Order: sequence, then C-alpha cells, then structure tokens
Amino acid sequence: MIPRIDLQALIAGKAEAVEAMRLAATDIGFAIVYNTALGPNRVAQTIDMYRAFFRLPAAEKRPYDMAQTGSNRGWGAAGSEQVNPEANADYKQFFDCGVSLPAGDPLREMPFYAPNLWPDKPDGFEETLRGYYRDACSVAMQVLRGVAQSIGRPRDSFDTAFYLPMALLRGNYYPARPDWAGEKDFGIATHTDYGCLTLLATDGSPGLEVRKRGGGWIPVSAPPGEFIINFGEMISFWSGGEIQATPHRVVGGTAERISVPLFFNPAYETNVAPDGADEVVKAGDHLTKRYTETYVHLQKK
Ligand SMILES: O=C(O)CCC(=O)C(=O)O
Ligand SMILES: [Fe+2]
Repeated sequence: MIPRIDLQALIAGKAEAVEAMRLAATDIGFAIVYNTALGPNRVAQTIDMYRAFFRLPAAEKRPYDMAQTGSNRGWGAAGSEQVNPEANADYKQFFDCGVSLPAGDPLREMPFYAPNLWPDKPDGFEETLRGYYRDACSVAMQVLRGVAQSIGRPRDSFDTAFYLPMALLRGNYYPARPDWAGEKDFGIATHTDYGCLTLLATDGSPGLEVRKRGGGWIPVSAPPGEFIINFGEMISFWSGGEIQATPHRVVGGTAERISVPLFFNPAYETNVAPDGADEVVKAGDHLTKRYTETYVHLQKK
C-alpha cells in the first residue's frame, strides 16, 4: 500500500525507485524511505535523548515552555497545540528546534529563525539534536530531489528555495492514551502538515494512521533507521495540486510513543505560488498563518 523506497536507488535515478516516489507524491502522499545516511543507531540515540528530556518533571521543562517565550522553539506542554479545530487540543508534548543563525543576524527576530532554546538536561541534548538536524536536512534534500525527478522536473528544481530552510525538528511524546480521553481527544488530531516534506523517524511503535482516499485509515510504522515521509500543504499548492498532502492522526494506545518529524520547509521569502499564478505567496506567510491557527498560545480567540 505505502511504497517502500531505497534512497540510494532514488538518488541513482533507478526507474523503480523513481516510479515508487511518483506514486507516493501524487497518489498516496506517504512513503517509507530506507538506506539513508542516518542509520538506526543515530536515530535511536536521538529518540533516547528526547525520551530523557520528556521524562523530566514539568518544573524542569517549564523554563523552555514556548507559551512563555512566544517563539516556536522549546517545549510544548500537553494541550499546547490544537491542529484540528473540530478536536480538542492534542495530548502530546513536543520539543521544537530549528536552524541556528549566528548571534547578531537580524533574521533571528523572526519566529522561524529564532534562537534555539537548549535545556541543560539531559547531557548532550543540544549536540545530539544539532547533529541530527543537520543530517536530517541533507536526507530531506536528497528525498526532495527524487520527488522533483519523479514528477518530471529537474532534480535540482527545489534546491535554491532551501538556502535557509525554515526547517523545524520536533520530538513528539505521546503518553499512553489517558483514561479521560474522549472521542475528541487525540495524541495528534487529524491534520495535514503545513509545509513541504516531512521526514519522520519513530521509535517503531504503532500509532500513526494515514487517511485512505474514500475513507478508512492505514496504520503505518517504521523502526529507527527507516523514515516515513509525507507532503504538506505548501508543496501541494506549489505543485498546482499534483503532490498530495494526505491527512493523518495518532489516536494513541496503551504504550508511550516517541516520534521525530523534521518539517522541511523552504526559506521565508520563497514564492510557493504555482507556476503561472499571478499572485505571490510567501512560504513564511503560509507557515505564520498555520502556526497562528494551531499553537494554542498564538491562537486569536
Ligand atoms: O507521531 C507521528 O507518527 C505523526 C506526527 C505528526 O503527524 C506531526 O507531528 O505532524
Ligand atoms: Fe503530521
């Protein structure tokens, strides 16, 4: 159902991998990508770092709470994001970091390029996440080149838009589904991602469900070292609807679960209007709108 793609075969332009990516991008909106530069140990280590952070008592995470800092950097407590207006706020916790610009760079004033907030515990958190962020961005760029080729565009057609990506690396922590959870409560409610490409690592436990066209849900899981990829609203719009942004959710089950999406988005100023459109739509403006709708601390009631 969900295509499985060998990234090295995609990079080499092997017909089978390119065709699988075309189906993933234009039909199902999801794929599993394996054989990347980020091996199982690196991913497992990164997930362990997040786990250690999330297990800290709330009082130790509170100084990094984005509801207090106002930027989308740092910790999001349970209930701090509502991705679907018809559901309650998600019960997951998360931690966001992004690109690190040098001190004094004026772009650091913008929320997408804001300085990261690094907790001092657990040991090695910043170093591990910075390294993972850098390498995950390279893997995401390789995937995106394969996507470009798969829809008949030059392989490098997206490259220049990603010179300063508004890429956001997130650790999601889902506790076991709480006793109080009702039908409007989710780990993460049904949504489409906002940006271009999501490169998702998970601890291997089930939980993610992808909406089937015509109804129903497809469970998708991947062990550390394999990545679930999917496409967001921005690239769907940018490609004139050719690339699919498929809704997905996590209801949550009996065990805790950690997932690590990299939301790989282009530079703020990128015009993501489809070819031939007479309007200009800036990538940063679309993201601003979506974050304002969904981060509870930014919601305009
Ligand atoms: O945890 C997952 O598997 C999915 C997370 C997700 O959809 C998101 O963070 O946008
Ligand atoms: Fe998502």
